[in-house]
Formats: sequence, C-alpha cells, structure tokens
Amino acid sequence: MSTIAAFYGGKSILITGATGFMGKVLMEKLFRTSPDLKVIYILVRPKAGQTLQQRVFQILNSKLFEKVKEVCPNVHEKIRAIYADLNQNDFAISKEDMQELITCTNVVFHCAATVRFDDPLRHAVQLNVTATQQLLLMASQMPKLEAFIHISTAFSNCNLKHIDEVIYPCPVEPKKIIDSMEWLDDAIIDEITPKLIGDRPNTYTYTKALGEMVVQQESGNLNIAIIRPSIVGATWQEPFPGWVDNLNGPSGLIIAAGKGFLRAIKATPKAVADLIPVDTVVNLTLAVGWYTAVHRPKSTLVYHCTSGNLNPCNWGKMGFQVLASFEKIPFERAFRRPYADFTTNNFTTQYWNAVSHRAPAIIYDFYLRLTGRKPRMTKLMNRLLRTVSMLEYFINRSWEWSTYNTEMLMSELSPEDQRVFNFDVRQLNWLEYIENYVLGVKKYLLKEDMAGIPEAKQHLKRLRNIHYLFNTALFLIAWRLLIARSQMARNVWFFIMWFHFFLQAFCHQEARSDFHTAHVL
Ligand SMILES: CCCCCCCCCCCCCCCCCC(=O)SCCNC(=O)CCNC(=O)[C@H](O)C(C)(C)COP(=O)(O)OP(=O)(O)OC[C@H]1O[C@@H](n2cnc3c(N)ncnc32)[C@H](O)[C@@H]1OP(=O)(O)O
Ligand SMILES: NC(=O)C1=CN([C@@H]2O[C@H](COP(=O)(O)OP(=O)(O)OC[C@H]3O[C@@H](n4cnc5c(N)ncnc54)[C@H](OP(=O)(O)O)[C@@H]3O)[C@@H](O)[C@H]2O)C=CC1
Repeated sequence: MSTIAAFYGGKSILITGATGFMGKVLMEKLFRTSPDLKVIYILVRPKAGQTLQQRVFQILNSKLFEKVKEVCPNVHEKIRAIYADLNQNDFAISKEDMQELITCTNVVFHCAATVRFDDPLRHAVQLNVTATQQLLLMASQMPKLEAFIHISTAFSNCNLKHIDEVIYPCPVEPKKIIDSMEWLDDAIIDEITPKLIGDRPNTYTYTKALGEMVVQQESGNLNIAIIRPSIVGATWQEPFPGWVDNLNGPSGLIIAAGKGFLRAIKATPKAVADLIPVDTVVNLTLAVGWYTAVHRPKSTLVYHCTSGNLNPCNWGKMGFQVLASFEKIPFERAFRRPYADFTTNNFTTQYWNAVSHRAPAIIYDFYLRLTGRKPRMTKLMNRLLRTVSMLEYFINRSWEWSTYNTEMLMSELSPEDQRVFNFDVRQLNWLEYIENYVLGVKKYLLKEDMAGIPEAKQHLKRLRNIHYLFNTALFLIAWRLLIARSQMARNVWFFIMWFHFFLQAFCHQEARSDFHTAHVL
C-alpha cells in the first residue's frame, strides 16, 4: 500500500480554497486514495446565490467526483463545510466551528487566494497576505497539527530570471503593508501600487511573494512547506485526462482561439511554456504534506512544481499543437476559422489587432445592427484584447526554476508512492496532453457534445467559403468603384495592395520563422 495514502488515513484535514480549481482536484484525490480519512474541513462562503450545502452538493455530484463515489460511498459524511469568509476577521467562523477546527485538524492545505491579475492591492493583500497570516495564527493553536502546506506560485518572484527554492525578501515588510492598508484610502493605495509592486507585472504576483514572507516570519514551531506551481492546466491523468473548470491560464485563450476570436497574439514562440497539469500539482502537494509531517525538515522547504527544466515545451510548439487539435476537435459555432499568428513586436501586434480582431468585430456588429440585433462583438473583442494584454508578460519570457527539493522528494518516495502520487513531469507527452486539454475545454468548460463535431466541421467549411466570397466581393467592389475609373486611383490601389502584401509577407515571415523554429526546437 502507498505510504502517503496510509498517512492521510484517519486524519482530519483542513483545506482553504476547496471550491477552486486546484482545491477540488486535491479533495478528489484525497478521498479516492485515502477513503478512510476522518474528515475534510473546507472553508466555504456562499456564492452566486448558492448556500454552502448547495455548493458542496454540486461539487460532489460533478463528473470529477464520479470515481470517488465508487471508492468512498459515504464521501458526503466525510466532508464538513464550514462557513468562512477569508476577507473578514477570524474568517467570520463561528466559535464552535473554530473550536472544532483548532482541536481536531492534523494537516492544513492553504489553497485559497485571489488569482486575478488586476485586483486592487487592498483586496489582494487581504486575501493573499493577511488571510495567510491569520490562518497561520489559527494553525499555531492547533495541538494536533502535523503539517501546514501553503500554495504559492512559481511567479511570485517573476522579476528574477533564475529562481531557487528559497523565500526571497520584498523591499517592504509584509507587516508594514498590512498595517498601511488599514489607514490609507483607496486613491492613495492606487497611486503607490506601481511603486510597491516594482518590476513585478501585477498585484497578484506581488502579494503572493508577500504571502511567502509571512509564512516564513510566522512559521514559529510549525512544520511548514511552500509549493510553487507554474501555470496550472487541465488534468493530465487523474481522475481522467483533460478536466478543467475555469478560464484561468491557457484555458480562456484556448476557447478564444478555437472559437476564432483570437487570431494573433504577441507571444515569443521560443519562450518556455511552463505549464503544469493540476493533478501533478496535487500529487506533489500530498507528497509534501506527508514528507513535512513525517520528516519534519528543520526549515521551511519550498518546492517548485514546474515543467520547464525537466520537460520543456515552448509557446510555438504549444500553439501549433492547440491549432492542430482544433482540426480534430473543432468547437461549435465558431466566429471565424481557428488560426494564430505569433508576433513578437508591438507594431505587428497592433497591425494584427486592427486587421484580425477589431475590423471583423466592427463588420460583424454592423451586420447585427442591419439585421435589427444588438451589437456585441466589439465589446467582447475589447475585453479579450485586454485579457490577452495582461497575459502577455507570461508568454514572452522564460524563467529557470531549480527543482532540487522536488527531485529530492521524488527520490524519497517508494516505487508505489511514485506511481500513486506521480509528479514526474518527464513522463508527460505534450502532444497528447494538449490534445486532451482541448478536448477537456470543449467537454467540461464549453459543455459541447462530441456528437456535434461533424456539424462544427461543416460550419468551419462554411466560414472558409464566406471568407473567400467576402474577399472576392471586396476586391470586385473596389475595382468597380475606383480602379476602372482613373489612372490615379489605379496607382494608389496598386501601391496599397503592394504595401498590404508586403506587410502580410513580413508579418507572416516573422511569425512563421519563429513559430517553426520553436516547433522544431
Ligand atoms: C493558438 C493560440 C492559443 C495558444 C494558447 C496560449 C495560452 C497562453 C496562456 C498564458 C497564460 C499565462 C498565465 C500565467 C499565469 C501565472 C500563474 C499564476 O500563478 S496565476 C493563476 C491564474 N490566474 C489567471 O490566469 C487570472 C487571469 N484572469 C484575470 O486576471 C481576469 O480574468 C482578467 C483581469 C484577465 C479579466 O478580468 P475582467 O475583465 O474584469 O472580468 P472577468 O474575470 O470576469 O473576465 C472577463 C472576460 O474574460 C474572459 N476571461 C477570463 N480569463 C480569461 C483568459 N485567461 N483567457 C481568455 N478569456 C478570459 C471571461 O470569460 C470573461 O468573458 P465575458 O464574460 O466577457 O464573455
Ligand atoms: N491556477 C493557476 O494557474 C495557479 C494557481 N496557483 C495558486 O494555487 C492556488 C489555487 O488556485 P486556483 O485553484 O487556480 O484558484 P481559484 O480561483 O480556482 O480558487 C480560489 C479559491 O479561493 C477561494 N476564496 C477566494 N476568496 C475567498 C474568500 N474571501 N473567502 C473564502 N474563500 C475564498 C475561492 O472560493 P470561491 O469559490 O468562493 O470563490 C476558491 O475556492 C492559489 O493559491 C493560487 O495562487 C499558483 C500557480 C498557478
């Protein structure tokens, strides 16, 4: 039997962020591999008109938990949802619940966070720093606590190029930041935010770095470890390939590209796409929980959960494979045919944004207006371009993360544990993974039926024909109105055409050469 699975047997486990992407997969794996665990406490808030119970019911009745119900039929008795809001003092947990948590908890997994890149600093500090501090305070009162596992991000120090498994200090102490949030007003906070975050791209990465400092400073006598995953993607193997349930990271862009909204992106094809499947992160997290509790390392160990140094894949190869997957697994009712140009400079990005994104959106909105409907494409496109601009930082750079502790842990596991809690990304086949990812996005995010694939393919063929028809009509109209009438117009027309084709050839050349070198690499 697996030593790690046996370790969690009979244990009371507290998970924050259990309703999130990673939290759900963590719970699922715990129930499936250690069905004899005592209880999992989850801190939940009511959301979107759903009570705590309704939220838990929905999770347990989702496809993700189908296998769990077979191995642990009484799973609903082993999950205890506790009302909590991490934005509030003492998390607004009732006295009785707090007492139970403090008395019984053996292991804490702290996954909750705000992962939004554009959160105001005050909110990001509250959740990613202050809440972590409060949870540590709570943990320090737990007599039976064996391990506290904090989930951070590999990008908490993305201002560095090479990142070791150590906690790096931030210039301003987290305590000072927490204090200042109490008395500074929003306008001043907004003003000082760029100065505080410095060369990090957003409040998310900055506050996650502060969160790590808090963990280091408040660790006291606790057995603590920090996990730093990179870009977390759909499941690789467990409980089945391709499961994903939110738009974060690449998932939203896969939809945007598959539906034909996103046709060009500022991305460096040779830059490493440090994606890591969510089940790999969960396996490492559970292994770290066991190791930290049983081996009690003297200091807080940091574990990088990344793929780049062990099994690198670059954005060019990833984009190529995503597009190839759309051929087999097209999405329904696409706006345009999936296609992606990777550009690396601002000028070509602006050009493609105008030609491939804004212009078709304006034309489509014009068509909607003509047919008496409400225009919506320009608004949607603006939001998409805003989102893409926020992700650009991460797809135009490469980082090196050392994985000494993660590799050390792998070598400490028995062959059975290495199999059951596999976090060896060297075994990952990217082509297969990406195809399953696209399939998962279609099935679990878009909730499209696989039976609709032939119709989706037909729709793409129709779009291709419309595209050819549109271009031909445009050419003929221009010819009829201008070119045939004057020599001057003819000269201007030939110049425009020449310039357009020159630009296209230039942009394509740039994108293709980068794309193909990256693909070959
Ligand atoms: C062939 C080409 C394709 C190749 C694939 C290439 C893939 C490249 C992917 C690169 C990812 C890099 C991520 C780096 C992650 C760092 C790791 C972490 O620790 S961080 C952990 C990970 N954290 C994150 O990834 C957080 C990123 N997300 C955010 O911070 C925010 O969502 C926001 C600021 C971008 C937009 O906020 P705001 O406008 O206020 O409003 P909302 O939030 O409500 O959404 C608005 C609309 O955008 C939609 N949508 C949402 N997300 C995405 C997406 N990723 N994408 C696309 N669309 C997205 C959403 O559906 C909605 O649509 P609609 O209702 O209008 O129809
Ligand atoms: N996804 C990724 O690419 C990466 C994620 N990480 C880290 O992994 C961890 C989990 O991320 P992920 O699962 O993707 O994130 P999600 O956004 O999917 O989940 C966040 C969780 O935190 C909870 N939460 C947020 N605010 C509160 C609050 N005020 N009170 C109670 N609970 C709250 C959410 O609850 P609710 O459902 O109620 O909103 C949800 O359960 C985070 O620490 C993140 O920084 C690290 C690297 C990459």
